Amino acid sequence: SGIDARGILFGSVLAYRLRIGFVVVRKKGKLPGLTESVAYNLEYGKAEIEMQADAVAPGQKVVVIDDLLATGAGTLQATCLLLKRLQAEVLECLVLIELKELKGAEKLNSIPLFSLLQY
Ligand SMILES: O=P(O)(O)OC[C@H]1O[C@H](OP(=O)(O)OP(=O)(O)O)[C@H](O)[C@@H]1O
Ligand SMILES: Nc1ncnc2[nH]cnc12
Repeated sequence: SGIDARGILFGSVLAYRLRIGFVVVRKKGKLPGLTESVAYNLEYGKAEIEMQADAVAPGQKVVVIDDLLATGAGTLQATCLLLKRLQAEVLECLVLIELKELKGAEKLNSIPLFSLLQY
């Protein structure tokens, strides 16, 4: 699953290469039908992300991808909570860039994080 907005860009390419399914995690108010959402704090305010309730099947294994991990408290943690509510199994989080100083990886509650670049 890829996170709005830039996580969708990288996640869709990766899923296509791996020939696996892909679902989107979007900012609130952009998805039709029955949805589940989680509110979270950003560095610069509040936001809410949302998924369609039937996007993942119970027990389905999911890898979460985004462009950048900053606070982690944040976007990635809210996404993992959302996927858990939908009863998916979050295997790992991937980001292109990890801002080490903000210690975002520690907030993922033992979900492994892989980052291409640490800065
Ligand atoms: O680790 P965090 O503190 O949660 O911050 C990281 C998030 O912030 C940025 O997205 P933003 O919400 O600015 O939106 P965008 O992707 O639509 O630009 C970035 O793309 C991550 O998703
Ligand atoms: N600290 C940061 N630097 C760059 N992009 C960001 N997006 C969210 N937090 C950020």
